Amino acid sequence: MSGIILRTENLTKSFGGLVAVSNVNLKVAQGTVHAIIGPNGAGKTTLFNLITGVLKPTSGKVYFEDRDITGKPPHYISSLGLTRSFQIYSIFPNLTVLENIRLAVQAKWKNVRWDFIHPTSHYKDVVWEAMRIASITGLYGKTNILASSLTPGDKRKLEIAIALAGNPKLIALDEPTAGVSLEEVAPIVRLIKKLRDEMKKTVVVIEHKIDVVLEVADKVSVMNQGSILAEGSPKEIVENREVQKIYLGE
Ligand SMILES: Nc1ncnc2c1ncn2[C@@H]1O[C@H](COP(=O)(O)OP(=O)(O)OP(=O)(O)O)[C@@H](O)[C@H]1O
Repeated sequence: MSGIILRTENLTKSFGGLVAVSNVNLKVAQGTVHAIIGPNGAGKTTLFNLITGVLKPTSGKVYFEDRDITGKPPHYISSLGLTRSFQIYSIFPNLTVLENIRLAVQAKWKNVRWDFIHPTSHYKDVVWEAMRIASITGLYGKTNILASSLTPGDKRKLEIAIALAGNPKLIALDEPTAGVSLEEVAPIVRLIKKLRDEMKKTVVVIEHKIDVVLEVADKVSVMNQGSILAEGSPKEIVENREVQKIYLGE
């Protein structure tokens, strides 16, 4: 049994009178893919925002590797090894795939100074690392393509590549297959498995496509109206009557 890398304790976020996340106690085991599912407005994105420091909770705690990260800013949380892929917004459309990944690597390598005295060797290391990440994410043959020209599936891979730049321990993916054509879903599923199986990352993923969840997740937490309604293996979740009710009605 793996250790717990991320956990929340009675995590709550209210927006005025609306409780978007209510007393959530989430436990994510190291080296697993943990899916968060639930109907629209269930609180999944708000939960992600609380975990990654984009929002401060109204009450409750977030622990990453037993360190209290509650209310800490995103750059600090990211520096500890918990990174989120920001949909599309993290991509510069008018730069190539390689330039996008290179900028992400450069931003993470704090010791790299971009001066005019030592540019060449540092530049080579950063480019080398960017090529390595492009290769891992299946973008090796597309490094010179402008990000704006990528297919939706490859854009998602580029988001994951950018998130990988700092060599995080845990990657939070918000709907990595959203807007992706059917043929492009399988390569993304393979990439998520590769992150876990080969790169030993922990992945927390918000995902609407239940077949993707069944294929990739070790554990599933189902949210409804701000709370966790059920947790278990994908098989347990699809067989759960309560879960069936919120998805299919009575
Ligand atoms: N900044 C905000 N201000 C006010 N209400 C908000 C804010 N962000 C989210 N909400 C509300 O909180 C609730 C949970 O929203 P959230 O986006 O977390 O749900 P979700 O499960 O991610 O939904 P979806 O699957 O549609 O993305 C919703 O009722 C939403 O309208």
